[in-house]
Amino acid sequence: MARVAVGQLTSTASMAHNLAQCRLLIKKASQAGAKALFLPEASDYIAGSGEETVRLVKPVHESEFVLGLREEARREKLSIHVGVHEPGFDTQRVKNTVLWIDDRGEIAHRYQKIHLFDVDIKNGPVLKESNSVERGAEIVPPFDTPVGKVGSAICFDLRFPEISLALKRLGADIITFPSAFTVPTGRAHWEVLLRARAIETQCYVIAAAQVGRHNDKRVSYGHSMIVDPWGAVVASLGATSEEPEIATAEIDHDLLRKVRMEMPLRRRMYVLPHTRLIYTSVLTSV
Ligand SMILES: O=C(O)CNC(=O)[C@H](CS)NC(=O)CCC(=O)C(=O)O
Repeated sequence: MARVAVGQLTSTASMAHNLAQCRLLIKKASQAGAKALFLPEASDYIAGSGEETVRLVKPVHESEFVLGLREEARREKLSIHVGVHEPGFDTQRVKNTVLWIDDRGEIAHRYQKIHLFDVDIKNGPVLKESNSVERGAEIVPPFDTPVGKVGSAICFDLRFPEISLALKRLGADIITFPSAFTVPTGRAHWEVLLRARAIETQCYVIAAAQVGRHNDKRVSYGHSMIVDPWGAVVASLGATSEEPEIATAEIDHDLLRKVRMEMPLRRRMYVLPHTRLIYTSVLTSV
């Protein structure tokens, strides 16, 4: 058993403000006995426009936000998984990444968001993330941590189950979706997608989310949660928060083994009677 925490906050365009909020979350996670804290997408800042997003970006070694989290991780002996922006290949765009900061304060792993949120929904959100964000191209193999093997995906990646299935095939115990979901899409899809990813991969799903009003244009859905490999929501937060909040859960490796043994989902054969062809699951080719 290893305890983990999800943290929920409202990031603004001020990195100093956001760092202060995250320091509070770190203190709470540490006091709750968590070994790792999972923070939302774009915890370092949420800007009012794509141009501002690009203007605010700093490399990790110059970012007071990342340097501050590294110092806290070392001091509290707590691992931190956190969504940030990093400079892109050119100056037009940034990377939307998630970092694993280990309990010595070192950046041990990073994943760059593959699926960018380009939507134009009538009476709903109109966002074109690819204007200011460079697309990632690699699924990062799950890495060992004190709480289990962690496979990272970010926010809109949640809607592309192939990533989660690939991470599961590569050995993940935990799949993460640090997010900043919009309110209308969150209300319609957030919980059902997270639970589906947990059920089909038989992994824990940890989804730390931005909540509330960031600026005059953006509001996030909140409802951070942890789902167990049977699909039960074992920790959750609400839609608003006066101050940054955490929720905790135990990662139970016996439960992971039990669920996977009782209902094996790997290497199944599919017989399509009308074609008389036998396909192995697409998952075996990942
Ligand atoms: O802009 C930043 O700095 C941080 N990034 C985000 O907030 C991203 C891109 S706009 N949000 C999402 O992907 C929401 C997905 C979503 O809401 C859905 O899939 O329904």
